[in-house]
Amino acid sequence: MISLIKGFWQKYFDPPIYKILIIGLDGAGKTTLLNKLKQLAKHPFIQFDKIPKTVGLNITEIDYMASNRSMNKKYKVTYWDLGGSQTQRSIWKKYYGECHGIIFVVDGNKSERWDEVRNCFKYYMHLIFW
Ligand SMILES: Nc1nc2c(ncn2[C@@H]2O[C@H](COP(=O)(O)OP(=O)(O)OP(=O)(O)O)[C@@H](O)[C@H]2O)c(=O)[nH]1
Ligand SMILES: [Mg+2]
Repeated sequence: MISLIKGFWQKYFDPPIYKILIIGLDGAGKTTLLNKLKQLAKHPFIQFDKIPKTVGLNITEIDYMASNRSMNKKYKVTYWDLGGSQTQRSIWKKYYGECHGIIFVVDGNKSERWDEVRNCFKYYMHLIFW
C-alpha cells in the first residue's frame, strides 16, 4: 500500500525526469558539453582543460525550471555521457530503450574524421530502429 501511495505521489507531484544520452566519437567534446551544462546550471564542474577521457559513463542530473506565461514547472534531466572510443561504442545501444533523447556530438574541426562520424552515426542510429 505504501509503495502504491509513493508511486502515485511520484507520478503526480514529483518533477518529471527526462533521460538524455550523449554519444559521439572519442574526443568529440561530449564530456566538455556536459561540463558546460553543469556550469550553466551552477553545479560543480571541473576545469575545462582537466577533463579526462571517459571510460564507461558519466551520469549527471540537473534540475531545470520550464517557464512560460502561464506556469512554472520543474523538471529534471539525467544525462548519460558515454565513452566514445571504438571499443566502448557497443554499449551505447543498451541505453537507447530507456532514454528520451540523444545528443550526437561532432567535432566540426576534425574534417579528417568526418567519414568515421558518418559511418558511426549511420550504424548506431540504425540500431535504434532495428
Ligand atoms: N577548442 C575546443 N576544444 C574542445 C571543445 N570541446 C572539447 N574540446 C577538447 O577536446 C578534447 C576532448 O574532449 P572531451 O569532452 O573529453 O571528449 P569526449 O567526446 O568526452 O571524449 P571521450 O570521453 O574519449 O569519448 C579535450 O581536450 C577538450 O578540451 C570545443 O568546443 N573547443
Ligand atoms: Mg568523455
